[in-house]
Amino acid sequence: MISFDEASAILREAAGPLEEVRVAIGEAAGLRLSRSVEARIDAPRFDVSAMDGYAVRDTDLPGPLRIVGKSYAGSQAPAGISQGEAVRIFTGAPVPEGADRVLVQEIVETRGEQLETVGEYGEARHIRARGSDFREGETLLDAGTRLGPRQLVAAAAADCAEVWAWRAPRIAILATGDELVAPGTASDRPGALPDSITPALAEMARQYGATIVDSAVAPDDPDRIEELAARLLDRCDVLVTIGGASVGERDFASRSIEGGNFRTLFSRIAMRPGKPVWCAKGDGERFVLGLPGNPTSALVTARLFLAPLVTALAGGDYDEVLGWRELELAEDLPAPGPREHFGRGALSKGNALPFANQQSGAQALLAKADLLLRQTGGSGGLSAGQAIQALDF
Ligand SMILES: Nc1nc2c(c(=O)[nH]1)N[C@H]1C(S)=C(S)[C@@H](COP(=O)(O)OP(=O)(O)OC[C@H]3O[C@@H](n4cnc5c(N)ncnc54)[C@H](O)[C@@H]3O)O[C@H]1N2
Ligand code: MOO
Repeated sequence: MISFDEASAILREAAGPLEEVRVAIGEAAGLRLSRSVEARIDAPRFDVSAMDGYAVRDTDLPGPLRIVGKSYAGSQAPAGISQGEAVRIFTGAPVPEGADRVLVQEIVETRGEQLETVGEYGEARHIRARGSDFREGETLLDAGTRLGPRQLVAAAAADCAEVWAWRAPRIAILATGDELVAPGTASDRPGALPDSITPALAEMARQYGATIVDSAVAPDDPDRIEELAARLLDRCDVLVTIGGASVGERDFASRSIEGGNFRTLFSRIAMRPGKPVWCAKGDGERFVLGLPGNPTSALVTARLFLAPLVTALAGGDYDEVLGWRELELAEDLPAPGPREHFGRGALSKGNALPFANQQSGAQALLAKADLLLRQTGGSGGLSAGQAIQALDF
């Protein structure tokens, strides 16, 4: 068995970004930029008003002034103003030449073309200068940036119809086990078990930048597993299998898929949970990641291997999603045993609270497990107040 760090190093080395694609901005959410985004225009494009009111010359105040025109957002720049003149102006509208202040409409009174100030106008000039947000040619987003809602604002404001990005990895999920049925159909079938892992893996993969193309449940029949795996592999970059990873008589998944054009990267790791996890790489950047069937084992190994694999294929840094940090233990933690332990716990008042139940088949408790808590295999127990390596789960 190899260590978790050795397995991670192998997968990190094997996984790089997929192809670069040109994507319409409306389709680019969640992708990572393969090239930076440069502004094609200034923002603002000219000096604009930050308020609804009147554009004036500061030296003419307090007035009275004569209103000589109007300026709306999207309209052509109005004619310039001279001494004693003002222009009715709205937020985002171009400021006329000569004006250097906007009076908010709340502090003026108008009668026909006549304007008088009736309140304090203070320090703020309420003018956003041309290019004060960004300049044409300026880099607004660096290559590698993932496009979330805030980054999409910058990309669209740069006046880009399309961006260059790394293609999202396509993931397919194959759960294996005669006992598995769709959630909602187990209660009246003796021995049946809801497939509780597929929806969770799909969501996790999505969160890290993947597209889910398909999923299937296979019985413990090697021919069926092989057939379904081949069908799914035709359409995806990463096939994630669930179950059938250990040594049980019916644990066919690993044996069915490992042949063919796939080369095993690792199989069996000295970690708990997750000992049976395995990974193979095929031609053309295709991966099969075999996760154990115990639900907690599956989710822990997905967080530790699938999340960074998806991130790396999507153009990110493999280690970026493995941000271990030191937390203080809220309670004592027993010794982990010989394998490296990735225990579950919750964040409690800024500290790590380890769970007493560390069964790898647990499902209910996963809903409360914010943290993975890492202990080196063979190390001793830890006391409340001592430091522990923690990862957001
Ligand atoms: N003799 C040994 N037995 C086991 C070993 C071992 O080394 N020697 N390893 C144990 C470890 S560690 C794990 S983890 C489990 C995982 O084994 P498999 O990956 O082969 O998983 P299965 O046997 O198919 O299933 C285990 C368990 O999980 C349930 N399961 C499976 N898929 C799902 C799903 N999609 N949704 C919900 N539950 C699922 C399945 O019904 C079983 O109860 O093996 C140990 N055994
Ligand atoms: O390693 Mo298994 O994943 O403990 O339960």
